Amino acid sequence: MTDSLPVALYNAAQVRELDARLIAAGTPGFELMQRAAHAAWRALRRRWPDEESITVLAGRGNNAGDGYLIAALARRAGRQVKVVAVGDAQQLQGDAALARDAAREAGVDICPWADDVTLEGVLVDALLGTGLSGEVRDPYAGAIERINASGRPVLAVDLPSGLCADTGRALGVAVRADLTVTFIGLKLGLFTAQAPDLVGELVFDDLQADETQLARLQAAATRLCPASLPRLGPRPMTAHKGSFGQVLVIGGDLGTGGAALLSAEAALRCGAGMVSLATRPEHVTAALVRRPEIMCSGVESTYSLTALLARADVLVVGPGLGQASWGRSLLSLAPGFGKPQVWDADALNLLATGAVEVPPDCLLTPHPGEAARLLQCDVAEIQADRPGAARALAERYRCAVILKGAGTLIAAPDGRLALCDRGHPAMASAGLGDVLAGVAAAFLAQGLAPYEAGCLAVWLHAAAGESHGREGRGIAAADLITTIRHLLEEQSPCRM
Ligand SMILES: NC(=O)C1=CN([C@@H]2O[C@H](COP(=O)(O)OP(=O)(O)OC[C@H]3O[C@@H](n4cnc5c(N)ncnc54)[C@H](O)[C@@H]3O)[C@@H](O)[C@H]2O)[C@H](O)CC1
Ligand SMILES: [K+]
Repeated sequence: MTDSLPVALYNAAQVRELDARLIAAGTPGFELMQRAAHAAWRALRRRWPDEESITVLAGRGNNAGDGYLIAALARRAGRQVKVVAVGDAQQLQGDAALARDAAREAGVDICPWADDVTLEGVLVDALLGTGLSGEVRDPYAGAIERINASGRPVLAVDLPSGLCADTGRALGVAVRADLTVTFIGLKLGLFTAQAPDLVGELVFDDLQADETQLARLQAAATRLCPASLPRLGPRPMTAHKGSFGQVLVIGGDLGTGGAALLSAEAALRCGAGMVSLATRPEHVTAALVRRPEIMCSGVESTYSLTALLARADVLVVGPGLGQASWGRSLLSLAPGFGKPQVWDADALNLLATGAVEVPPDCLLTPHPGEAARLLQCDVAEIQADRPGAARALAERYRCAVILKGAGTLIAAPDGRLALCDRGHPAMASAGLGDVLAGVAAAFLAQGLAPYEAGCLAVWLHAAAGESHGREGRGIAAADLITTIRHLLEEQSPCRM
């Protein structure tokens, strides 16, 4: 559970700027390094209280400096400590050189890296931190591979070495840590792309950084948590179903009718005043049996859709829509709708083909594959820089964008970026994207703007999925909707 972590997320350049500002404001860099080492040493003792020996793998920058000071603290506490210097320890400069000398004075054994060096006890990864640039080069790459193959518990200092602080991508190889202790400012790359598989338990220490120094820096992104989430206002007693908008869901071609129904059900359960569903006539009976509250219409052409659109306040188009002529023709009416809308699934795939234009200020909900099609690139490029991809989509389509996947991101055309660090691998299952689209539409219908609706929907959806995933159950979409509803009530109670 990471709800106690700060909300502001920074990139590497910003954290380096924070370091520089703290130093310029009178806190020596070596003092910051000592505080970092104490924070890491506390976390190590808490996590592995009985491990007698510690092996620090140190590079040549200030990340290494942290490692040398951790070694000195451990040695003074009576542990068996060894520093393996990857890269010539004599080449250390500045604070890192002072840290190396402090380790020597504490009686720490410093030995050079060799392919057959023995790695004992808890491994402390002090190879690379925010100074990483480009793919990891040898001998660091070899050292990282040895760490990952060792089967030993690993504490990563500031970042798992090889992990890009800005994007969460492993640059060639990266350390898989059991525990990462990060300092001064949370890095965006600790939460997205490959990071969830590399960071392990995350501990943050601000190194007593001056709040005003932190506040002056525009964070790269906002971490979604109960404290930072948008809220729906309480409902007046005089409320009626018209007060909370009518959502129209368009989708569900033959064979994928359930997708549109799940979106409609999610919109209904998350507070839309009324929900109508435009789908294939073949699906109407089943929809009415399952959810009689949903006004379900069978539509064969755009003609029968016009009246439904006129009555709707919010549109969700795409779940189970397909890309055949039926789906294409229904989608063709969306650009003229003129009110808030969510474009999901096949609406995005048709958008990517140029078959239709999306109006500004919609909410797009691509997974990485759909994002790649929308940006005409490979999925690998999307995952290589998820924050950049989310921003590029928002800018290109002038819409709010939910870029789904581990560490889901929400981007606004005005540059705002939010990250959701909740979720679970079990969420990679059918129907959950349809639910997310419906939940977001419900919040549009209750007055949230696209970016805010996306943030609230993503966090509730991920927190609900996490709770189901942790219980080891496969996640049934309908169960997820119920849990989302309960979390919503906690987050934005209907009545104060
Ligand atoms: N006062 C402070 O700045 C504090 C910093 N903290 C720690 O310092 C690191 C950032 O240190 P920095 O010296 O800027 O960089 P690194 O130690 O991360 O690495 C630089 C080191 O690595 C080599 N290198 C860079 N890229 C590659 C690559 N692709 N392959 C191989 N080698 C590479 C480069 O040549 C340098 O030698 C920060 O993360 C904190 O851990 C303190 O914690 C707080 C005070
Ligand atoms: K590291």
